[in-house]
Amino acid sequence: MESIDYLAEERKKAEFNVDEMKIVWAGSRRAFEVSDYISKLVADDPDLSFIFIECHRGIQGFSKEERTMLPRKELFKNTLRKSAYSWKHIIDHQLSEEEAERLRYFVDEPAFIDSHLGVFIPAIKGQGTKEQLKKWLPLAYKMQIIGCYAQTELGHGSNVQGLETTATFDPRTDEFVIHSPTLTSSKWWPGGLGKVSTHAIVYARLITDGKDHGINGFIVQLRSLEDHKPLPGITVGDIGTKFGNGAYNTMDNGVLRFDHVRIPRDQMLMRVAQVTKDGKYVQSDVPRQLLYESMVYTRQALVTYASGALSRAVCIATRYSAVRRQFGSQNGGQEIQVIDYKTQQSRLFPLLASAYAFRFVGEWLKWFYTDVTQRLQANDFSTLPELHATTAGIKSLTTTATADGIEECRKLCGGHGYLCSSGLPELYAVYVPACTFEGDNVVLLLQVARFLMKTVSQLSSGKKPTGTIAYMGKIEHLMQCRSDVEQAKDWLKPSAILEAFEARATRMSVACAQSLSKFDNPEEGFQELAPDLVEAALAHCQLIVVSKFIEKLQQDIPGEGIKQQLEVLCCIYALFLLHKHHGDFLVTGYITSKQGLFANEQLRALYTQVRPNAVSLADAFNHTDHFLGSILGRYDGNVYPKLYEAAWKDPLNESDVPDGFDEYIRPLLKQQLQTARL
Ligand SMILES: CCCCC/C=C/C(=O)SCCNC(=O)CCNC(=O)[C@H](O)C(C)(C)COP(=O)(O)OP(=O)(O)OC[C@H]1O[C@@H](n2cnc3c(N)ncnc32)[C@H](O)[C@@H]1OP(=O)(O)O
Ligand SMILES: Cc1cc2nc3c(=O)[nH]c(=O)nc-3n(C[C@H](O)[C@H](O)[C@H](O)COP(=O)(O)OP(=O)(O)OC[C@H]3O[C@@H](n4cnc5c(N)ncnc54)[C@H](O)[C@@H]3O)c2cc1C
Repeated sequence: MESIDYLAEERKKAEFNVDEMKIVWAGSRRAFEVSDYISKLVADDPDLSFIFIECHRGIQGFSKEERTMLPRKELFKNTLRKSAYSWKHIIDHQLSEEEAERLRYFVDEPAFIDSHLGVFIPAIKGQGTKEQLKKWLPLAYKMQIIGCYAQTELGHGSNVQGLETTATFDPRTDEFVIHSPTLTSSKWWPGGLGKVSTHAIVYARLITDGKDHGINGFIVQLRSLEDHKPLPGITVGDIGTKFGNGAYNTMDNGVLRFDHVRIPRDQMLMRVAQVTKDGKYVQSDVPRQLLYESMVYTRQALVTYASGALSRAVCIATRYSAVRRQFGSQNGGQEIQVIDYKTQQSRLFPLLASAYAFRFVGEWLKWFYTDVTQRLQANDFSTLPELHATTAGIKSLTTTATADGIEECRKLCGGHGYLCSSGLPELYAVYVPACTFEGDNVVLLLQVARFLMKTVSQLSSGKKPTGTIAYMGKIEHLMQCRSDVEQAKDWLKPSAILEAFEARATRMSVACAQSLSKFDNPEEGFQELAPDLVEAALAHCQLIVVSKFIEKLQQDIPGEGIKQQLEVLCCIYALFLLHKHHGDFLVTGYITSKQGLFANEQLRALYTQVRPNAVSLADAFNHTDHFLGSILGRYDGNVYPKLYEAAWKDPLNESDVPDGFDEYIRPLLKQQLQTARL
């Protein structure tokens, strides 16, 4: 009972309107209402919130917290059930696209339906011609076909140009022959491929008349629409159990091989290039990079998902840190809440601030993506390189920080964070592949670095940088300016923060460009300097996140105390980065050690300011207990009785004497008894 009081007391301390903050977090009142309604709908419907398993006792229901105890085969079947049930709900209730996306999100189990709606359909949209969209999208939208995105192979993932699968045009039959020439050309990883998809977008080398035209996408049917058996020439299956219990194992990531499988010519996605009936290869007037467009789409979406995942971990760790007490009891009084330890604050509050920062940069990135795609429709491709660099970089930054942040939250919860019932181990296991899929995070930062080096090299030719790289236009100033911070509170000025991040990013990029210029072979130089280039790319991406947070604060944000809280969080985010990367700011000569110490002093003061609001700032994420799936993060803070209760549900506790006792323990004990008698 006591723990319930702890959180109630915490909530009384809030200096802002939590309901208004929920709207800021969701992005709009409408987005909040949709999320709020759908999350409760999922939590309250046992068919969506529970896992039902057939066992010797009949059908048994398991809560989300118990998911990690269940065998994969049963979990997978249950995911199929949930997906079918969700789809029926979407159709029966005529849910909008936004509501349908929210429904899948709150069901919170990776499933084939995510690949179908999140990657397969966008790939057709991005790379298909009008006729192809007309033919395939209605089938996909009605789920009359189920698709996946089959790009990665056993031998190549990052190096897309190195893929080996071939699509050879046969003009005699007007068909492509899809073939896997080697073991390493087996498609490997696509989600939804292993057991469910009927179709795939397959990336293969396009060959006409003996000439290799590089990679292109093809729509290939894999399984019979009658009995779901693989079609002739196709070998397909699941690649095996993945990291963690439960977690990503509800997804059937698959392996796929082709043995001279024939598909009609019009199943080549032909927006970027076409092959005519007589086998002529024709390149459209759109850039070839549009072949990669669906990756750009998914990368931008992953940024908002990062803020969602981080906010869950932070919500659990914040609530639990307010409930948990250790040391400091005076005269038999209560011990100290661990959230009051400065070390706990200095680890937790930057993550709280990061969740908000990633939310806002995700919002902006969605806008930027939409803006660029509209320009692409009008054949304006000028902003595509910036979109590619930005989505790649921000995806990399936010997913790495989120994966690390979830693990930090686990540690912030001490021993209990290691229990599956805390929700954190599974959240980590399910989240961490985001650092790899849709582009390995280091590979993506190297793409950002290429964009930066190109920008720097073009500065001397008078090309004016725009958008996220516009700051480089002030290169002369940024290369020689010095921070004018004279006391800790000067670091609260957005202009002081912004100039620090701009100067650091510019100087790191310029230093890399100067080092690169010393190499006769630029590619060799790029490989040699890759670690420095990755750091320069990260500095650029951090600047974007900081500047988008500052821009958000320049908007009209109504609601009691909202802006003040966001200002505190923005400064925490920026000054925490400044503290963490202190070396960069010092080495590039923008700040002195003393100014670095001022930043740290200010950071400590900001932690004190955010402390009374911490639980309410976590409440503003509006996560239901079902979605959190965590005993430590329960809204009511009733942690200990529920942890105690949950322990008894573990399969090991089904009997007092464990299976195996007679074979392995009794003989040991007997042996000891005999020894004792001797
Ligand atoms: C719901 C969520 C479920 C998630 C499920 C997961 C799905 C997946 O994981 S799908 C598979 C994802 N795979 C990847 O992300 C692979 C990563 N690799 C790549 O993206 C590329 O191979 C590369 C970018 C790392 C390299 O491309 P490549 O063509 O070999 O090389 P260059 O570096 O020479 O680039 C040429 C040129 O193209 C520009 N560019 C590269 N990518 C894009 C893009 N997506 N959009 C626009 N432009 C792009 C690049 O900047 C170069 O430009 P220039 O310097 O101007 O020539
Ligand atoms: C859960 C999950 C789901 C996935 N879903 C799909 C899907 O639906 N469809 C699909 O097609 N694929 C999918 N993938 C595959 C995924 O996109 C690739 O695994 C990813 O792109 C990384 O490629 P890789 O595995 O080849 O890594 P590698 O490139 O082999 O990376 C291995 C290491 O090498 C480093 N490295 C590689 N190249 C360079 C370089 N140029 N410079 C410096 N370092 C380098 C990397 O940083 C990394 O440390 C999925 C993967 C996972 C884990």
